[in-house]
Amino acid sequence: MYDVREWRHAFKLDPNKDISDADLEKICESGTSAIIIGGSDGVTLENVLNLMSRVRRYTVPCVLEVSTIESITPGFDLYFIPTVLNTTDAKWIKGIHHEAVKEYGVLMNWDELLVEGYCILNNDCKAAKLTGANTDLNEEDVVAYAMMAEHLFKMPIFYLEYSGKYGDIDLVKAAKAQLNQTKLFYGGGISSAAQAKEMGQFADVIVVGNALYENFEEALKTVKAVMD
Ligand SMILES: CC(C)=CCC/C(C)=C/CC/C(C)=C/CC/C(C)=C/CC/C(C)=C/CC/C(C)=C/CC/C(C)=C/COP(=O)(O)OP(=O)(O)O
Ligand SMILES: O=P(O)(O)OC[C@@H](O)CO
Ligand SMILES: [Mg+2]
Repeated sequence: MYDVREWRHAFKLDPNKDISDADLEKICESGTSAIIIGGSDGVTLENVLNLMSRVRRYTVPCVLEVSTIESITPGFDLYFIPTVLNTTDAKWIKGIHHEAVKEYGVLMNWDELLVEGYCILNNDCKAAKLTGANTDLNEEDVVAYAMMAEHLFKMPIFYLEYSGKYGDIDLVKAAKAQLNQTKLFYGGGISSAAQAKEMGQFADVIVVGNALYENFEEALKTVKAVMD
């Protein structure tokens, strides 16, 4: 299933963390819509290639969420390109993107790239610190970013990112109410089926990352919780 508009769930695997072959098999055969490979630090070409080749033993769609130019490699089904809406540092909005397109532009199949408009809401997560995101946002702010993603920039994905922390369901609901074409991804702190179900009421796609490394069996249960 390579159409993100039909997804409900994704596991995000961090190339900078270890996962056993046995656990990887369970993840890839879990019924999740896709595996996203990405992280905010320690991502190298070597650890991305290693994880990609292991996930490639299975038929599940495999996506690279690009966080460094050095780790870009052919071989993925899709490439997600984050751009941070709630930072004023142009580097993370379009700066590194310019460098990457200078390097790869002529080789690129643009149909494989999907832009993710990130709205980062957990002030303590690595991505917030790295990008200088302003996480002090109220509902009106978040709704405006959702509208910008859909109407101004026509982004395929609006990503509410609470990485490492379970978020505010009211903000997720409010963002979803603004979106029609743009798909709402929610990620952050989901570690049980009940939380997956709650966020999955409003998010089109829930993303589960850290729980795989912290409470594997509970993390696996998040798939069935959102698949009808
Ligand atoms: C033929 C060929 C090689 C084709 C490839 C074509 C291609 C993909 C070209 C690239 C085009 C392009 C425009 C690339 C952009 C490059 C880039 C590096 C942009 C910057 C991205 C960005 C804003 C990064 C900031 C950090 C961020 C928002 C990362 C997103 C992922 C994330 C938040 C992960 C969570 O991290 P984690 O480590 O899990 O954190 P916790 O500790 O909180 O858990
Ligand atoms: O790791 P967690 O907290 O599950 O968050 C998932 C994802 O949104 C991280 O980019
Ligand atoms: Mg993580």
